[in-house]
Amino acid sequence: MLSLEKMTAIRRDLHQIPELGFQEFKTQKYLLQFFEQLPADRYELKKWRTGLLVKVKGTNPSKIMGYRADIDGLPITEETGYSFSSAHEGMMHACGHDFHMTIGLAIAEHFIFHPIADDLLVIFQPAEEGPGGAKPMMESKEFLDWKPDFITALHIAPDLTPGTIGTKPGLLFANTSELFIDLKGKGGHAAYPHTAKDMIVAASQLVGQFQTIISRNVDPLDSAVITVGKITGGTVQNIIAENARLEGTIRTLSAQSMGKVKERIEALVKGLEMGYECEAKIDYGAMYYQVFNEPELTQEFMEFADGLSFVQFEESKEAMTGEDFGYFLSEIPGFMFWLGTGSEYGLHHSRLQPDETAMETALRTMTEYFSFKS
Ligand SMILES: CC(=O)N[C@@H](CCC[C@H](N)C(=O)O)C(=O)O
Repeated sequence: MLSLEKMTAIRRDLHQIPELGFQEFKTQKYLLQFFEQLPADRYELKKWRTGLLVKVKGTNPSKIMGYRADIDGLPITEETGYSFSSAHEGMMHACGHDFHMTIGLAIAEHFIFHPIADDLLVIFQPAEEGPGGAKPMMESKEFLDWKPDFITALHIAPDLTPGTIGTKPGLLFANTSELFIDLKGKGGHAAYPHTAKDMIVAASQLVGQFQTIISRNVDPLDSAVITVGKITGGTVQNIIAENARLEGTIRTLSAQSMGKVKERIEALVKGLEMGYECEAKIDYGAMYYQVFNEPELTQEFMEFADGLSFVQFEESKEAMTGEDFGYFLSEIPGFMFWLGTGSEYGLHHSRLQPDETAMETALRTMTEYFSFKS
C-alpha cells in the first residue's frame, strides 16, 4: 500500500500542474508514467481523450468494480502560499481533484500488488468542472468495453474533519445547468445616457430580478440556487456599455424545478429586452444530472464505513453542488461519498488547504471496501 508520504508527494506533484477540462495533457502524462513503473501484466490501460481507464486484473473475475476520479483544475489564481503551489498561472486544483486522482492511483497500485478475485476499473475522467467529461466518456467504446457493474467516487469535504466519511442513500447532489446571457444594447457617451441603451444597468437589473425566482417562484421546500459568478461588459469608464455578459449556474433538487427556473429566467429576459430595448441571447452550456446514490449499495457502504475503527461516519444532507458523476449513477448502480479533509477555506476557494492525511483514510476505506465486495 502506498505510504502517506508517497501519496503526499504524488498529490503535490499533481497540485502543481492543474489543467482545464479536456486540456489535461501533463496530468495524463503523469498518470501514464505512474502506471509504467508497475508490472504491466497486472493491468490493462486505455486512453480516452485526456483521461485514462485502468483495469486492474482480478484472479477470478465475475464482475468489474469501478472507482472514478476527476482530473481537471479550475481557472483560479492560487493563494495558499504552498511551496508546491500551482505552476500554471491562473489555474488551481481548488476542488480536490489532485486528492481524487492520488487516491485512485493508490487504490490501483494496491490491487496490482494484492490481487482480489474481481476486476477493478479505475477511471481518470477529464472535464468535471466543465464542459463535462462523464457523459461522452460513458458513450465511448473504451468505456463500454469495460463498463463496471457498480461504481463509486468520492469528493473532498472541507467542512468535515479528516477521518470523517459522509454520504446518504438517494439524492446527494443537485441538478445543474450553466447559464450564459449575452446582452446587446446601444453604446454612447457617458454624459448622454438618454441617447444610449446601457447594458451594465440592464445586467445589474437582471441579477436583482433573478433573486425573485428563488424567493417567489420556487417552492421553499424544494431548494434552488441561481448564482451569477461573472459579469463582463463595457470598454472604459466614460462610455456607456453596448454589451454585457452574465455567466452563472442554476442548481435545483428536482428536474421539475430546473424547468421552472429556466422558464422564469426566459420570461425575465424577454421582459428585459422590452424594458431596456436590447437584444438578449441565453445559452445553458453544460447540464449535469443529479447525483442519486443507489439506496441498497449506499446503505451497505454506510454500515461498512461506520464499522471501520479509523473512520468517523456521518450521514450527509443533500448539497447544491453538481457532479457529472451523476451520469454514471444514472446507468450504473453505485454511490458517491464525502471525504472529510478540513480546511478553513472551502471548495473553489484560492486558499483551499485540505489535510493530506485524509488520503490515507480514503485509501484504507476503499481497499477494504473493494476487498469486501469482491
Ligand atoms: C463538486 C463541484 O464543485 N462541482 C462543480 C460542477 C460544475 C458544473 C457546471 N460547470 C456548473 O457550473 O453548473 C460545481 O460547481 O458544483
